[in-house]
Amino acid sequence: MKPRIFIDGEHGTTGLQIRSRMEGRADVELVSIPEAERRNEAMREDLLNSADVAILCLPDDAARNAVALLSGNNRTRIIDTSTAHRTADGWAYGFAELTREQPEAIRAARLVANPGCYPTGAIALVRPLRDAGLLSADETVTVNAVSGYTGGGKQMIAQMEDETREDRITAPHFLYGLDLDHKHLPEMRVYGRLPRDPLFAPSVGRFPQGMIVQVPVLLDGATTAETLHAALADHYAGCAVVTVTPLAESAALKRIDATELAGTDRMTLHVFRSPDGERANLVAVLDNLGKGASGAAVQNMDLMLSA
Ligand SMILES: NC(=O)C1=CN([C@@H]2O[C@H](COP(=O)(O)OP(=O)(O)OC[C@H]3O[C@@H](n4cnc5c(N)ncnc54)[C@H](OP(=O)(O)O)[C@@H]3O)[C@@H](O)[C@H]2O)C=CC1
Ligand SMILES: CC(=O)N[C@@H](CCC(=O)OP(=O)(O)O)C(=O)O
Repeated sequence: MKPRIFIDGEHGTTGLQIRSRMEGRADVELVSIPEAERRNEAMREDLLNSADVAILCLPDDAARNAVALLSGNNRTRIIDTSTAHRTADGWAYGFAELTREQPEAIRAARLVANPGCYPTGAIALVRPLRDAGLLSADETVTVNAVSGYTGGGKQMIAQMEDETREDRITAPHFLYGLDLDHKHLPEMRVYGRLPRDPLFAPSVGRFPQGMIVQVPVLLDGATTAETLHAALADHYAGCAVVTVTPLAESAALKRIDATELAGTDRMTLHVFRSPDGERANLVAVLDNLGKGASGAAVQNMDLMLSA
């Protein structure tokens, strides 16, 4: 029998992108709720409980509620794309490239929390360096980022695209999270193995999909751009999803386009250095809806079904 998959929130931004990745797949049975019934709790409860894998594409509170609707059912496996369970006990973090052991942890898990889009870039850059002892625990980590506006879901898409709305956003690029207390801090700290929350400055650009995450670092004598690059290249060697750009290739770039991986499920990493070798900038480029959300959810589902 084919595994039965239900996407709760399938008519939202992340859900629709997961659906489109699953269409045409003969190895899974995708069960669906009519759009008009998307908030019908009784129907959702039935579908959730009859699924082999439920993929939650809901706001945090609704995701917690969906998990409650599955209480007493320890058969349905869950992938939650929301922030609700990312650092919760009993949930595997769905970033398969985190460590060599993480794919097996996801494969064996019943409960998988899909990472946030910004943490995907930040953790991809920072964690291998922490594990290699190249980023000191004393170092304050700064994360600067820009996301496509679909990262804000249906609400932000409407604000950016519908000029008739009272709450429309007209800016070509804006900063937010100005209180330095973004919901992604806990997962960056925990899975980045950071001693404290990073200084995180997110922003949104007037493009639907794409993302750049930057972590600028000061170098000392022992740590150079070459050693940072070598650690990243070693960690991601042979990886199909994450590519580490050769140092010389990055050095030859004049600019990076935040949309260059839009529509893909891949992520590219760069290490840039200052001419005096005292500073480096670690950069991740991805699609907020690809490796940053829906692509990662499908990658996790495939791992879970490969058990
Ligand atoms: N967009 C992105 O790039 C990323 C999103 N995520 C996370 O994915 C999750 C979904 O986000 P996104 O797809 O962007 O959001 P959207 O707002 O685009 O979609 C959410 C969907 O959930 C439905 N919904 C809301 N509340 C309920 C409820 N109580 N019961 C049933 N359905 C409900 C909405 O229906 P209705 O239309 O009626 O409101 C909508 O269809 C969020 O937790 C988000 O943080 C994670 C990584 C990246
Ligand atoms: C542009 C924008 O608004 N982005 C969202 C994060 C998107 C994402 O990763 O959401 P989850 O962490 O909920 O999964 C935000 O900053 O809240």
